[in-house]
Amino acid sequence: MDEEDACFQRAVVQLARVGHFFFERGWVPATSGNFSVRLDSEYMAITVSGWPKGQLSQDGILLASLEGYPLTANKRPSAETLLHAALYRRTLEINAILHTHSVYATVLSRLLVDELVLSDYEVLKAFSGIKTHQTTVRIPIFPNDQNMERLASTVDAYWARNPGAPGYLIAGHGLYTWGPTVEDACRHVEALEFLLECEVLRQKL
Ligand SMILES: CSCCC(=O)C(=O)COP(=O)(O)O
Ligand SMILES: [Zn+2]
Repeated sequence: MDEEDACFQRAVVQLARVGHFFFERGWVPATSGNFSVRLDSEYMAITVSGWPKGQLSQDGILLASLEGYPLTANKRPSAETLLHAALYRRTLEINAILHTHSVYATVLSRLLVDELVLSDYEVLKAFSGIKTHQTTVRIPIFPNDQNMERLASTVDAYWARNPGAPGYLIAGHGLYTWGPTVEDACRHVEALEFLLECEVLRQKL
């Protein structure tokens, strides 16, 4: 097995684990969500469109270019591939991107306008560089859009102005977050899902 194959196989194992874990948590119901890993300066491994993430295996993952083009025959990449590609092209600090569709992300993204402001939560320390709860993290909320080119360029323009944002919400749709490794991205999903749940409960009380 050459180095490229080994990298792809490692991504398959990592993303399959993430899929099973997220499905058990209810964060990727039905066939929702999509995941990717940067493999090198040109390629990413990304989930096949419409694949149930709780049953993710090698068949549910394909190779695509960082421009968003599929490179594996007979497999259709996630409909949201351009959202992944734009982030990888924007910064080399991102090597894994995870997208979830939890109840709390969906509900909160419809209740709030423009952004979710998170302050004074101890769990914010799950994000790199944050050492105290006395901090504010802003999660932008973009309107949902079926035109992925347009949505990707909206997200990219925001990122250019706010490079520190650890994730974003799409209204009525879900959460995108990322990290330098799959483990970091997974920790960010767990922290953000926890914080979204806290915010929904706080707004309800
Ligand atoms: C049934 S969820 C609707 C599509 C979506 O938002 C999603 O995350 C999954 O799309 P994909 O093409 O990546 O399967
Ligand atoms: Zn989605």
